[in-house]
Amino acid sequence: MGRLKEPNNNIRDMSLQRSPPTNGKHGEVKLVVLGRTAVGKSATVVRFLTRRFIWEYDPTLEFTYRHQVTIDEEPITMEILDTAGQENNIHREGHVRWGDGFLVVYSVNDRQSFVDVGHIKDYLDEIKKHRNVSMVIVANKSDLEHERVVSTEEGEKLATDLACAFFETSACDGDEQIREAFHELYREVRRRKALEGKQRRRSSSQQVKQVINKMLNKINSNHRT
Ligand SMILES: Nc1nc2c(ncn2[C@@H]2O[C@H](COP(=O)(O)OP(=O)(O)OP(=O)(O)O)[C@@H](O)[C@H]2O)c(=O)[nH]1
Repeated sequence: MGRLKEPNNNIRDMSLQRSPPTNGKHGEVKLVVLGRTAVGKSATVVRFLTRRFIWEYDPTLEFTYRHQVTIDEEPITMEILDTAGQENNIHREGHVRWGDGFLVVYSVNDRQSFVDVGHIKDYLDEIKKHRNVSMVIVANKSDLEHERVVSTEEGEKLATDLACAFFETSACDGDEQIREAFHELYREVRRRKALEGKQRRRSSSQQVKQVINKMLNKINSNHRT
């Protein structure tokens, strides 16, 4: 996230912890917030963490926050990387490799930011080698109805095409949809990891069966000779 400019630099009062990214443990999830510059990534993260809206940010910096939260009665530690949205930053390989899930933000008054969502998804697929990328789409600045150039229906259709959840939000007006977007992203990561765990167990039990079959075949052929 952009660092809060003076005199609004009160973020420490809200018991947030900025921290270097870690490698992730059980009960921890690493989420990355991506999107074109000025779509409201920092405002969205700050709204989620503090339930407050703060107008001014330094747009060039990035931060990781650690946040304790209970989702579906499960205590979770979220690490949230708020990226800076300059052109080349949405294509930062390190961010993508680090993250378990991606909250991709566009702004309803910026069509190019909407177009970028598809490019970001392609990039995530490329880096994650098409292994079910966990992603949600957030259409921000819904309070700016008079400036809207991307309809809700277009956003919903894109989310259907990309097989991910869709939330229309205003970091300025409220936190319910933003909270739901982060929670749903966590659930999506949890579902994907459970699925991958099952596939791994299935393939390792298949390998054991193959080894046993080979041994039995060898024993049988030794008996015959
Ligand atoms: N009206 C309105 N303004 C918003 C909303 N969210 C963010 N903004 C404003 O949009 C501008 C950009 O917000 P940021 O949160 O800094 O955007 P960002 O995506 O983090 O920007 P970069 O760090 O440059 O990538 C700021 O002036 C915010 O006050 C919103 O929901 N509604």
